[in-house]
Amino acid sequence: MQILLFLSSVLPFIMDILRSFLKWVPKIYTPIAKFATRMLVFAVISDFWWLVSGLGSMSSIAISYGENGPVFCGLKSDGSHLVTCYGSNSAIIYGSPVHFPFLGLTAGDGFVCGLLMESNQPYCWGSSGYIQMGVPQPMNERAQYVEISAGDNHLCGLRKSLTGRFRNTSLVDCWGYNMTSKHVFDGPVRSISSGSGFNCGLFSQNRTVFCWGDETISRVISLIPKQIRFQMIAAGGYHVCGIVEGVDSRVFCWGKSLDIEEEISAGYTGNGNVDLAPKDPMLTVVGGKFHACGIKIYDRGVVCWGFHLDKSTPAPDGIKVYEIAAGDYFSCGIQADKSLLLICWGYGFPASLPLAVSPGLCKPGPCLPGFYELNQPCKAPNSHICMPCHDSCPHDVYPKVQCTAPDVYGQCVYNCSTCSSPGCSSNCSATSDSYAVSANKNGRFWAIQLPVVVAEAAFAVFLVGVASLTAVLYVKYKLHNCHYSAKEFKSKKNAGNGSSPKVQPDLEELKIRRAQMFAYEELDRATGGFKEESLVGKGSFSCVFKGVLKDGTVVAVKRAIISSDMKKSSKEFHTELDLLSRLNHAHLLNLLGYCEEGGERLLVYEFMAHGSLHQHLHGKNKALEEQLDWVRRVTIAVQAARGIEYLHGYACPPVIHRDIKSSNILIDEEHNARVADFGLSLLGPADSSSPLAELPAGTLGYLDPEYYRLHYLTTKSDVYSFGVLLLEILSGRKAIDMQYEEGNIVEWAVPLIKSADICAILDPALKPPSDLEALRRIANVACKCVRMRGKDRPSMDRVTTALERALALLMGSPCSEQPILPTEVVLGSSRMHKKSSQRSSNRSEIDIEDQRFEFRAPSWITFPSVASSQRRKSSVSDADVDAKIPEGRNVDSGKEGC
Ligand SMILES: Nc1ncnc2c1ncn2[C@@H]1O[C@H](COP(=O)(O)OP(=O)(O)OP(=O)(O)O)[C@@H](O)[C@H]1O
Repeated sequence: MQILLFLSSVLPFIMDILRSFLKWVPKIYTPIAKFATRMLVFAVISDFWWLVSGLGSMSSIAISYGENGPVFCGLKSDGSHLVTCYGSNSAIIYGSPVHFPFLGLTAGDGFVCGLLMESNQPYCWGSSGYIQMGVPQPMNERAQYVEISAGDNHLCGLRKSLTGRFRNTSLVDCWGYNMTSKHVFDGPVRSISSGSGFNCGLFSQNRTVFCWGDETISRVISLIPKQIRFQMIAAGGYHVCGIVEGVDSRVFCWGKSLDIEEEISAGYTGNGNVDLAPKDPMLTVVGGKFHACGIKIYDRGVVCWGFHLDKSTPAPDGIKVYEIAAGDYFSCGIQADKSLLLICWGYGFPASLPLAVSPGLCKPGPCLPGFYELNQPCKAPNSHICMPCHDSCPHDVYPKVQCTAPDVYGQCVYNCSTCSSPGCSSNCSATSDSYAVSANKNGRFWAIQLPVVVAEAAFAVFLVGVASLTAVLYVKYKLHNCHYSAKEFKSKKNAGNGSSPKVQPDLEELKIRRAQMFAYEELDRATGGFKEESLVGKGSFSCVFKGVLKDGTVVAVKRAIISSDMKKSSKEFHTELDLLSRLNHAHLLNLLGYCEEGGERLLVYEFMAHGSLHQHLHGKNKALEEQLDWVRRVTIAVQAARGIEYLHGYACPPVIHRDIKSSNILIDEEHNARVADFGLSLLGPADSSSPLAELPAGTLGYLDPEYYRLHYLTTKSDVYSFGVLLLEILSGRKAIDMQYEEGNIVEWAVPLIKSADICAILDPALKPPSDLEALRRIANVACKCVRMRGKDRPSMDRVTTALERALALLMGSPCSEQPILPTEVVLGSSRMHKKSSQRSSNRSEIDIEDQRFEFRAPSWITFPSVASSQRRKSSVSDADVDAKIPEGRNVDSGKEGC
């Protein structure tokens, strides 16, 4: 199983390497005869790079996407270069600077930026947690830009060419998530394009691509096709597509997000398909999150490839477009007719928009050869929108380079290398001379490229070898780790025998118990025919009923709502079964059995007599909320933290829960917390630096912004959700509660905590404790958990330790600084001895303190199977997590009351 799991994760990487190698071969073995014609068409297109529009490139149109809804913005069709927007993100719609003329637009997650005509500086509107709206800061007042380009959470600007001795140097300034800095490149840069956390540029002289930024998910940097020269490039989510120089004008894409069908199909949005990049010659391409689209040279029709959801509408057939732009899961194009209206396709946006926008940018002076003047007004005198000449050439035919008229009919010539009609063949036989010239040229081309092909092949073989070796070593390592865990489990079991009634049951016993398959009839009987009165709760995918089995055991039966998307619910059902049968911790909810009959799917759990934490905190019964006093609340937080810590650090392989929230923290008869609902869990990467590229799933208000925006899923995403849960426990407010002016708990509570106003966030239903220090510490931990960047958040083991200390303090322990170590105290675990002997050579003050056990937990604290002393080291220190001083300003002491 371990091997299979691991192989399933490394195989895509190996396949990617092979795929990119295989993609190379046909590109280099291009038929000789195409060479000359390639050069002709390239000459037309290469001067039109600025028409590119995508997730990140500048154009007359741009699409913003994200949590607050999609928005389309474009420059008005009256030639004024003023912006007009349409969509559901009110921050963008109402924030649009309608009086500023722009040179071009670009957009990211929740924001749009334009290049101001007057100052040649970017100006952004909408909202972003990473980029300052207005003119992004820091900004050099004198800096002028020729192009701007937005990724999900950042913006980059290419500065105007430098002069003098720096004329061969290019400057790119970036602002936003992990990006704010200045980049200097050797050589003039023609254009830039930004994706999710990375950027690419195209050098003017040799037309090769360079990229920079984060490539953990996309690998766009390591996969750059160094030998290919491009006419233009467009970055998408985690990929880049470019149009290769030459008459083919073929698209070449690299990176990850265009062929991630496995990960995508597991996402909450359901199933979809992945199409390969087309072979048609392209005029322009744009990149969406997981797809790309292009305009075909021959007929200006649109073609899209990469991932598309089943619900997506296809790209319009038989409609010509002037220009396209991509959002996350959809794209829009400007119809190539007088109306200049917009059509959109894909998922999540209307099919047509009541907007007419400019198909290009007005430029001063007459159109260059190879372009014709579009009959559209431009406000600035002597300005025109120039379009390339190959607009109307039918299939099999390409346009002549030199065109001066707006209408190019009669100026098209056959492409002799791809003749498929008698007209083409007879025409081409008359021009065989030029064919010979091109063959000659291509012979030279081939002589240069052959050694490159051989070197590439050798390199690919080498890479596959290294990847396989790494895979074998990694599998061995993981297996070793898992064997160790099993051993540890046994020793834990032995150590616990007879010591405590809370010791986990025998593994075999668990397996038998967990594998129990129930007949539908039995569960039907147990719940009284799933009658309304037995219903104890409802989730998005299930209803939960209380039932009593034949032997008198009280159980909770979770019945999956029969969905039209059975594949998905089946997957979730089996994920949950698989996970739960492998997990074993006092603070995780035990699965007792399951039933799968016909369309019915049922899971049988231990019944949690006190329902969920959500019911206690936010239920109609106010007495329940009051019942949960501060000590109980903090104990529940500690126990839930222990359960999650087990998932992250001790389950093998590690598990990311992905849906930590108060309705998934259940409370048993003895008021112990149990973490429930692994329906959304994933077998996560052990190494937090290897994120899973999957569509975000989870619950609004608890969703880690990094995961939501960047699809960057690590254990720190659970830490974020846990931080929200802590704020909920402290304040008694829901994660999102629109009855308050500031409905988002994080936005509301964090500033108050940072300004040391702890009383302002405490649940008014409870009397504040006389000493606020413990709650202050917890609030401070919560603030750290909800930090924007995952790497700045503490790991769960640190959070647990800090909470345990706070609990000790709250209960008036004489040694408030030391962690509670109930497992060692009660079970007398041998691990403690191992730990103390390991530490004997290097004992710090904290280590020594760790070994005093003056605190005793109350009887209703269930002793965990993971102790603070075993916890792994993490990058954020104890002191950082457990700091008594709020992040914002210093506070003398926590002794005062509210
Ligand atoms: N084992 C159990 N014992 C008692 N009550 C339970 C049990 N499991 C779930 N419940 C109740 O049923 C509710 C619904 O649970 P379920 O796991 O189906 O959905 P959820 O986690 O609340 O929401 P979602 O599925 O949208 O994430 C819970 O909030 C809880 O109140």
